[in-house]
Amino acid sequence: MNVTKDIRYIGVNDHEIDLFEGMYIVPEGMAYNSYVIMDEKVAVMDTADRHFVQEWMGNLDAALEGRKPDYLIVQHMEPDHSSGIDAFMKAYPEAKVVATAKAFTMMKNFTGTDYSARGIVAKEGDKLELGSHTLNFVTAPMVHWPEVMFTYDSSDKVLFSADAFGKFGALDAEDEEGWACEARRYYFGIVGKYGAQVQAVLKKAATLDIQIICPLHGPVLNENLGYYLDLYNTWSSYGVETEGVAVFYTSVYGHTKEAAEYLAQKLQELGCPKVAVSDLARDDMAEAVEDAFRYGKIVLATTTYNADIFPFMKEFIEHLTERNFQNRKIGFIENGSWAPTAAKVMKGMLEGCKNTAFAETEVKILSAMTEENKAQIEQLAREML
Ligand SMILES: Cc1cc2nc3c(=O)[nH]c(=O)nc-3n(C[C@H](O)[C@H](O)[C@H](O)COP(=O)(O)O)c2cc1C
Repeated sequence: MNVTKDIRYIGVNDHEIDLFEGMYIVPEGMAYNSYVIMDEKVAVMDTADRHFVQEWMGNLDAALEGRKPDYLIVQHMEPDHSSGIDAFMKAYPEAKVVATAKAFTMMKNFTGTDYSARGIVAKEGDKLELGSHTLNFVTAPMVHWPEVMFTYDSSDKVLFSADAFGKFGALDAEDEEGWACEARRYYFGIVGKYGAQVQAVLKKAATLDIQIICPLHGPVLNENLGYYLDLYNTWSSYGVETEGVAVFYTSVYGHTKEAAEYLAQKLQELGCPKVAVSDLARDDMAEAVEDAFRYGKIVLATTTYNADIFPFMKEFIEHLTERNFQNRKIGFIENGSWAPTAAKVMKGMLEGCKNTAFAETEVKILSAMTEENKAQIEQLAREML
């Protein structure tokens, strides 16, 4: 696939992977993107995952049409992108590797080889001339690893954005939900903790004339870029993307579930624009985390469990606070059959979240929902609108 006249796609699709980054289910697989820029000098952008190095080298060889690459630009050292470095450096002994200083240290740690003798250390603002293409290096520390850099080709106005603007899903997979769904789950799962660092690199990107974004996962973005940039700005500033309420519950015997569903029904009856409900024990945790950051208001409904809270709710709240959850309104429904304490525990876990309000109405269920609880839930629904 040609990205532009001189930039060719040489990445690979992975349909064998079960858990991406060891924790995310990826029913549509993953793409490990790589690109080659054919100019007087030839530059290759990143490599691929270790299971696909041979395929990737084959794609590279075909794209080179007999030419030899001069540079391997390593923007990100995570093994799903850097496992082809050794093979590349062996196959092309004349080539040099370009990366940040931190990347060279990681390269030696991962490969056991010190490539600095064949290396060019890239710093913020450095340029690399290929002929008609000028590559400008933009550091992007902690998006989402410390060594990361973006590369801006000012000739074709292409931003190679490392893991930013990536998404789950192989490039040959159908994507009925559209880009945002699996890009949001990917962003809040993998990049979400580093909103401030994403904001910093978005500010730098705002000074560039970008016509195409080439990420390391997911499709090349070559139209309506404002849509993607706006979403990244909302996500990285912990803004509200969708008006509505997301309800998250855990329930062993169904009583807390019944209360959560009653709340959802009341919210809908009151005209709430969107209501999302997640069973934290059965639904994909990364989807639930995505929804918590997507909506401006959330309600947490859980059982007291051995004088603490149900494990899936505890894990969920830890996922939120670890990713700097903030700027939200939160309601609580607790259940307990002898000494309910869930609301207190949940509030204690969330009290450090910036600019976050707790709903006045708190629902306490003693095993099963009563008429009084229903009235409290209706009150909570009105408060959450
Ligand atoms: C294994 C287990 C431990 C529980 N621990 C407590 C507890 O420490 N304190 C309490 O008040 N209720 C406790 N409960 C009761 C639940 O909080 C809740 O009232 C009950 O499971 C009914 O809600 P559900 O139908 O949504 O599961 C426990 C329930 C289970 C199954």
